[in-house]
Amino acid sequence: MFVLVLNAGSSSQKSCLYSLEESIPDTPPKPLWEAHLDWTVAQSGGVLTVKSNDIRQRIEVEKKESALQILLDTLTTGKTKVLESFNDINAVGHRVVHGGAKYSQATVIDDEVKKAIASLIPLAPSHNPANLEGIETIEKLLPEVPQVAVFDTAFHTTIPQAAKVYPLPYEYYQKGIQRYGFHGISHQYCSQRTAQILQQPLESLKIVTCHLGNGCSLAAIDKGICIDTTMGFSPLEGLMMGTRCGSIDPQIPIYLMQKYGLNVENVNHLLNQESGLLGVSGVSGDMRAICKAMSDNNEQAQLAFNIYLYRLKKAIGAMVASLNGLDVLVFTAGVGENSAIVREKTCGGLSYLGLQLDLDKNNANPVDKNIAAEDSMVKILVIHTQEDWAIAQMAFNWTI
Ligand SMILES: Nc1ncnc2c1ncn2[C@@H]1O[C@H](COP(=O)(O)OP(=O)(O)O)[C@@H](O)[C@H]1O
Ligand SMILES: CC(=O)OP(=O)(O)O
Ligand SMILES: [Mg+2]
Repeated sequence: MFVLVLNAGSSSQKSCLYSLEESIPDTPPKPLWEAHLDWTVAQSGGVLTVKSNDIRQRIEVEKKESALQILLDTLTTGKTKVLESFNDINAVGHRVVHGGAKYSQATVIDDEVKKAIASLIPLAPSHNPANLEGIETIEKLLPEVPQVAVFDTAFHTTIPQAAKVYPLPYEYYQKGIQRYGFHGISHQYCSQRTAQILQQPLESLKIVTCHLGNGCSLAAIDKGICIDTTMGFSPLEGLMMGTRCGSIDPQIPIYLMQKYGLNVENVNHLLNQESGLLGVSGVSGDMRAICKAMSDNNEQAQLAFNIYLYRLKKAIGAMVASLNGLDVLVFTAGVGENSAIVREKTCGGLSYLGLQLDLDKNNANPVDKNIAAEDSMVKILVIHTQEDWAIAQMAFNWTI
């Protein structure tokens, strides 16, 4: 059976096709086909990279409107073809970033679910519209095939009230203003994979997962249950990110409007797209470019890096306080998986926790490995997050 996964973000569309037998394998299988559409790498338009049949194809895409169809066509045509027809697909899973308070589990998509995703667009304006577009495109193409929404918020619905409710007048909590948390598919996958790699029961572990990609968040996971996370009502709270500021004094946006005449749209753009690593460095929101600029003695890039790490270290401390202890620290996503220097600096500032990195292991491009020193009291893992595989499993479960 074939399961298609669409993982739409603000500036990219990742997609995979898995071929599955009767039961789900213990470790993630290699997808049959993978496509990645990126709108940030080209001067104009987007770049689609497709991998299948041991080949890699690059296609320039001009218009966003036709992009998803071009991406899907590579499944059934050309050198990357792996299916005779779209009708061979048995189920489709979608990453949906914001599911609100209602969805604590993956669910089959119907009109009510689509309405809920649309109604949450103001809470995740860079993500939910793209998720909805993916769902509607597939609906036209494969009206009979079950589509499953897997929510980034679902894993966090166990967070206790003291961590969930903001200190605003209570009526706003009743109206839905609360901590939702995001990247839940990745945090959950990484916690389960941790138990697998260490061959220890998940129920015996206190874990902090650091999802450091374009968006960044931490989760505090006790016995497999999420008890706290750094993102909140929207994916803007918490850590400093590529272009998002993370937590700042809430008076600042008010002051920006009063003093500089910015309107709501301007402030929204400033905090979500012009801040973070990009805003401080003036160079880029991409950690690779920041590190390159630092090696060229760019002081603003160095400052951006220092703020990123300082805030990351403090936030890990807060998650450890929530957990009242720590057994495993996990690094994942683009920065967490690939940047040895970010891992080294983070761990260096946490030695009081009994956490000690093995520098050689850290520098050896670890994937799904423990990189802590032998005598470290806390394990340190690098895990390749496989959100797509987690989504595929949940979509598969709806077909049996
Ligand atoms: N070798 C690397 N060193 C440092 N950062 C990296 C490296 N490779 C990728 N990244 C970072 O990972 C980020 C993307 O992470 P990813 O998890 O793919 O993001 P998302 O899914 O949020 O789009 C990039 O912006 C880049 O900063
Ligand atoms: C929720 C979120 O921030 O997602 P991403 O990191 O993919 O932008
Ligand atoms: Mg991501």
